[in-house]
Amino acid sequence: MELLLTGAFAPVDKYLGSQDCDRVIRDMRLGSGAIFPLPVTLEVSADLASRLACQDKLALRDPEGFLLALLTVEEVWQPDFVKEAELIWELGNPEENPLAKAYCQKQGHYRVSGPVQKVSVPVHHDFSYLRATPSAMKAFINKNSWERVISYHSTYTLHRAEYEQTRQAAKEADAHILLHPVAAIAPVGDRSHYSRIRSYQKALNLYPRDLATLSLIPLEPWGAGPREALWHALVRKNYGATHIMIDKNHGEPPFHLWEGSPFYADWKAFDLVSAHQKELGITPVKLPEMAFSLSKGKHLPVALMNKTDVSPQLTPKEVRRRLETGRSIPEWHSFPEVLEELKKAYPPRNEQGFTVFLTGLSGSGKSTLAKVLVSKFLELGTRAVTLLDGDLVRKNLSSELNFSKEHREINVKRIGFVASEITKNGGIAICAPIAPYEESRRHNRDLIGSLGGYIEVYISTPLEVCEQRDPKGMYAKARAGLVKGFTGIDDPYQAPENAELEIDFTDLTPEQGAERVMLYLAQEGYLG
Ligand SMILES: Nc1ncnc2c1ncn2[C@@H]1O[C@H](COP(=O)(O)OS(=O)(=O)O)[C@@H](OP(=O)(O)O)[C@H]1O
Ligand SMILES: Nc1ncnc2c1ncn2[C@@H]1O[C@H](COP(=O)(O)OP(=O)(O)O)[C@@H](O)[C@H]1O
Repeated sequence: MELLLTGAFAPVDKYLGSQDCDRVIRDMRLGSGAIFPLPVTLEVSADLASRLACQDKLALRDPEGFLLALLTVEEVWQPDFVKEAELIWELGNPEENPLAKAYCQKQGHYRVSGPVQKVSVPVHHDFSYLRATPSAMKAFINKNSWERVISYHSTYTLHRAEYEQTRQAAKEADAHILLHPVAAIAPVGDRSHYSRIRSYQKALNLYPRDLATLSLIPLEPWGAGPREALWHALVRKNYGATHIMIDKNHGEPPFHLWEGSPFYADWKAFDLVSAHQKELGITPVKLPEMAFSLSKGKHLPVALMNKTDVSPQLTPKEVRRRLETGRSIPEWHSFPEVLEELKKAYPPRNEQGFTVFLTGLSGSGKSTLAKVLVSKFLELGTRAVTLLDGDLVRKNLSSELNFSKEHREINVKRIGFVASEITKNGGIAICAPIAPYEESRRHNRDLIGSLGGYIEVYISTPLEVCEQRDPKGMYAKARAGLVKGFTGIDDPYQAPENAELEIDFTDLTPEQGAERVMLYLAQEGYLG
């Protein structure tokens, strides 16, 4: 909607109706015949669709309820998303492509078309000063008397190879550069988004003075290859660019969604844009494939290099892995200024937060071990430490919950949520619930593991030992039938199968157990 309201999708100025949509999807043209490769649509639920009539006004709001625009309903219809996906992505089975798959999952939804009356353009709180609208960008270009402007579309970070590529392409076009990376709606608190944009700001300073400018574009990826490249070109023309850099596999799904081989032939995207460049009013320029030449000590077009001389490229995932594990990144790959920013989002393990998640039967020794660990971590003094003990949580966070499976799962996921926030912010969370079910433990692992370290420790002290210790007499009560559904007695405990550590406290002191945890953390690099 933002792109629609600001004119980035011109000549489209409304949510498209069924006839326009069909033609866009089949021929990459609007009903008027103007070139336009991807549909601009608004999807609604079947329930809302059933309540809409022609000429109704539909309020379009942001998630907080702030009114952004009013849509005058012209048409409501149910499209066949799967059929559309086959045509858009040109794949026998669109489910292969993660973005096409997501599109197919809209099956059952309806579409509403019609003109949109702007009330207020959506506000971005992140880098708002870097988000020029098409008219603002055109005014900037005009003011600076830039005659030719080549835009650079990217969903990644700008490292040395990309820097060299953009310089080369700009030289070929004899143009100034508009670095126009994609910055759509980032999840709240997503540090990697902020780091990536700051790294672009740093990279901008590395270009010769007044050669380049930086602006962000809230364009979601489609992974639709050549068709998407055409769309990128058309949109960039609306921002005032005269040229656009097209890479060998332009429009492929981003790395974090797809790591398989490309869906479309090399340079097919360039050929399609090139075939329509007159009509589009923007010229494509091939982004030359460049790599670092080990013998020459600089980046060169791959086409001019001997294969053995080409240094291997690092994928975004590999860069992240190296940063997080404190491994070096070759100087030829990136700029220190750029890496410095990325490190803030992907700090090495000794600077990351982590969660030690203890799980085991009641009386297995979790709380005792947790307390020893708290002391050890505080003694190190490197991070803030939070203890989320079973008892404490039950009293302060989950007092309304009982011990049914459903409530235990809620309890354990709540602990996981709090631990994830602590981990995200660089602290240490020590959790010590029974956590008897694999499902909620896996949930916590996925949630926390994406934000920092997650170390699950299975306290496997056998039931007989726990029952013998029985400090609160709970096992005795459970055996006597006074407490129902007690874990290990008449309620299940699913032993973890992929815990990082297993500790049986039958013949081990709490200090020895803690030392095992500390050894593991040290070996994995969390303690520096
Ligand atoms: N039915 C039943 N089953 C298991 N445990 C019970 C039950 N009723 C009460 N208690 C006492 O509650 C403590 C365990 O709570 P948790 O929050 O860790 O359990 S869970 O993870 O939600 O399953 C645990 O206390 P600690 O042993 O001190 O941890 C139990 O003694
Ligand atoms: N390593 C150990 N050796 C002997 N007894 C222990 C050990 N760890 C804990 N205990 C005792 O076992 C009982 C249960 O320990 P606790 O840490 O409260 O278990 P949990 O938190 O898993 O319910 C307590 O009485 C505690 O003193």
